[in-house]
Amino acid sequence: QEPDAATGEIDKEHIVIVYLSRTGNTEAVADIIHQEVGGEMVELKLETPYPEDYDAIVAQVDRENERGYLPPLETEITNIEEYDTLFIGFPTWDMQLPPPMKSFLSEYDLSGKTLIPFNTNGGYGLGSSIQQVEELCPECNILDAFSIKGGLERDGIYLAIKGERRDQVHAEVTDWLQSIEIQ
Ligand SMILES: Cc1cc2nc3c(=O)[nH]c(=O)nc-3n(C[C@H](O)[C@H](O)[C@H](O)COP(=O)(O)O)c2cc1C
Repeated sequence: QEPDAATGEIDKEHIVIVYLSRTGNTEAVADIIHQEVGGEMVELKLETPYPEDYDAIVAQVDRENERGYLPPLETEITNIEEYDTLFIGFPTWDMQLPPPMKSFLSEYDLSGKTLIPFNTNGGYGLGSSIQQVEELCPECNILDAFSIKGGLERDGIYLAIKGERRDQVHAEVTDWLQSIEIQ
């Protein structure tokens, strides 16, 4: 969507924040964005949830990525045409975009819309996730991503974006929103 000519702002009524989160870190960032910009919040859920066991989910995601398998989503957005700005939030999994976010971007025609990626990871960054977003939506206007360290389930660190750390992340989100001219 073009910024409003008069105010230079993106129309906040047409924002949706679509996110995937297993241990709550990406959800915490989604909540912060929502506090700042409003819009609808939509959590991506699978028809068949991933296993709770960490080693089991790692093995499954690895297999899905190798085969290009797109797990069916339980989440449905019936009014996607009403949104022109989509924040898309995901953890880094297998140094990639998680399969459910690949499913989401494949399922909907988002051509011409503005996509704003945000991410949490275990300390190894975004990997190839942004390139994959670009490949899955070549006709999207993709803004600079926000990426920050969240938990590291492998080492037993689940929700890390809480308390003081959450305040710190909130300040970083605010700076980022200003840098991409959302606020
Ligand atoms: C299946 C799986 C694979 C992961 N792979 C990576 C990875 O490749 N690199 C990384 O930095 N963190 C990896 N992580 C850690 C998560 O990105 C990190 O804990 C993130 O903050 C989790 O977000 P969430 O709390 O919203 O689920 C992985 C976590 C899971 C469950």
